[in-house]
Amino acid sequence: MTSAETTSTIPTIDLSAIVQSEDPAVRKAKAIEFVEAVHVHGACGIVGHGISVERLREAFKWSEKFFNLPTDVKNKAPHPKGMVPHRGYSGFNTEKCLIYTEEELASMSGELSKDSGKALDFKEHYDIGSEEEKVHYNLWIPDEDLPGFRNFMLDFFWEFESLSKLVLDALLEGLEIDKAATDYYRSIHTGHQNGIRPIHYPPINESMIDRESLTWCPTHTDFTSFTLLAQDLASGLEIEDRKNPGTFFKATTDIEDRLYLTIGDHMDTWTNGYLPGSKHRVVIPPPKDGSKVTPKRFSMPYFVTARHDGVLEPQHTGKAAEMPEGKYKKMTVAEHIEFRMKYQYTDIGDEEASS
Ligand SMILES: O=C(O)CCC(=O)C(=O)O
Ligand SMILES: [Fe+2]
Repeated sequence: MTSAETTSTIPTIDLSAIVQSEDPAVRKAKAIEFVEAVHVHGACGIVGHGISVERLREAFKWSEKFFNLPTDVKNKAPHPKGMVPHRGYSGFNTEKCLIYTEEELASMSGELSKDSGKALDFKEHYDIGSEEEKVHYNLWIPDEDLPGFRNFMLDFFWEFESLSKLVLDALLEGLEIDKAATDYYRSIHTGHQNGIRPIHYPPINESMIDRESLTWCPTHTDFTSFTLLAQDLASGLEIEDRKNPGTFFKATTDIEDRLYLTIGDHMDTWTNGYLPGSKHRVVIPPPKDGSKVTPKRFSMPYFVTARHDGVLEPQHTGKAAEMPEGKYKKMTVAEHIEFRMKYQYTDIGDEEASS
């Protein structure tokens, strides 16, 4: 394992007690430790999660095979235009991960310059979800173009779904919010609204990079309950230090199977800010070893999202009671996603959001 960075100040939680232990007291103690860690920065590393290094490597091999296909093959499953859910292939220069409106951008901490709102992310990605979700229907390239890809990715999606359920249960247990509300929040996470997104950030000739405007992904929060992120050994992901806004921890790759959990807007709202939305970004690392080009990178976020009719009502029991009242508005998941999508994608026509 190689990595330019050696340490991370974001805590890493070992979830093996949650994955393996039958002892409720052991599980509860770990759930509380987990919630307290995530409370600080809205994010943490996780190990002991049950997804093996071999499996992660296999997933990145499939991802690389997919992105190595000719563009016209990848474009056989294009991400639909308009405000539809994320599915299919998005080529270079289609998405900008910006946050909300210009006004909100201006108030953001971080590296965003006035112009970076106009920059598009230099990456390509492919969004996949549950085959049973009728609104978020999957868009596949023909199987003969990459035999085995579809089956692998679907199995991998459900493997991550099982992990996401364990993570959600642990967070809910540690939050100690009242039972009716907890049961409701759990019930709106069916798994079918989740999505996995293999991403490829290509190498770029350093001389072509205008570091003011070209990004791999500027500072943003995810519009999810939370995201579990797998990455290859190339660095770039950075997570905001909430104690020093505007400064970032490197999400290091020195532990190959460490995933990063980042809290998204929905859980931020529902916990009344106790589990705060994580601001994160992906910076383009400098070329290594005298090379003129930056290293390529692959990552794979697994986005955990609730049903679109789910109501995000800020809670005031358990840990959420420790937070001040009045910061968050009650809204449905669909309302929030619609709001975010308006600013996320280029080429949005007049189509209505379909969720
Ligand atoms: O590629 C990464 O490491 C992060 C990507 C990300 O934050 C996102 O897609 O929301
Ligand atoms: Fe993100």
